[in-house]
Amino acid sequence: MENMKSARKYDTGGVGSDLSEQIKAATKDSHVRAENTQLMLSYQKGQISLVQYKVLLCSLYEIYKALEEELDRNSSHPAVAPIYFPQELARLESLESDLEHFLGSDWRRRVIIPAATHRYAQRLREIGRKNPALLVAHAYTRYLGDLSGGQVLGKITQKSLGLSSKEGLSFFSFPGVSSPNRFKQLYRSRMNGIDLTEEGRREMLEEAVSAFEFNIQVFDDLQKMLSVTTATANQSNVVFPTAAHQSPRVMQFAVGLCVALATVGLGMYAL
Ligand code: HEM
Repeated sequence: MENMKSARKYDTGGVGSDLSEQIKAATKDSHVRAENTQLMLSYQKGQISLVQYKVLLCSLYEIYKALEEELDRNSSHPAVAPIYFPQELARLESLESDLEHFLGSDWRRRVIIPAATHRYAQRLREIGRKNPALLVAHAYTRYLGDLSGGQVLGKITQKSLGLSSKEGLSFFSFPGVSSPNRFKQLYRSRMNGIDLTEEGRREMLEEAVSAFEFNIQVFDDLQKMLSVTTATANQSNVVFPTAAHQSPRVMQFAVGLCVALATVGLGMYAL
């Protein structure tokens, strides 16, 4: 029964048997949800701020570090080898240079890793160890996204931040890919050649949906963090009730909240 439910959930009826078509169909709704996160909406309105871009770069750095280390380590795995294109796609070095540009030479000390980003990176490392075939779902979600909507986002970033050169924007540029559309076609045909059991295919589609979910959580988390720190900065006259009126649990919560805000705040202002 459970299997039937799962099969129905990822029933890509009418789409054909190609993994590339099925994965696109299975993640269609998730893509719409990702596009409609606050962060992506700000992007589409051309309202991305420098601080938003810096925290996004920090998260992307952590995500690609995990993704690319796991792809490298599993590069000869039969499912990973066909979609392993480090020359054309690897983003880690670009992210390092963008972070250095915006945060300075001591950027490694200043990178902040929000909780949802950490969870995403942990998932990537876990599947790299336990089920490397599923890295395909994550590589698809990130790299094909970067080669699609990501290209427009690069132009919007440059315009929104008023950057006169491409400096700090190397994440969006793929010098090894002369035609993103042709490259995406090649990537899809490589995905379609991967030998998968029915169970393996179902897991792959599920993992792709969860890859989008991880991204959505990362964006929501960043947005929340930014609004908390903005609110804290704007409310330096917040008055906490005096200790005499507080139960120990309320005090514990208040102290915890202050420490959490201060920690996030310090990390953010360091950016
Ligand atoms: C402002 C936000 C976004 C916009 C405007 C956008 C736009 C687009 C566009 C125009 C395409 C090409 C569709 C096609 O060729 O049929 C695309 C494809 C894609 N996008 Fe996005 N996107 C956004 C965010 C995202 C995010 C956050 C992710 C995942 C993290 C993502 C993942 C993908 C993937 C994997 C594809 C390839 C689909 C396929 O051909 O199989 N996108 N996107």
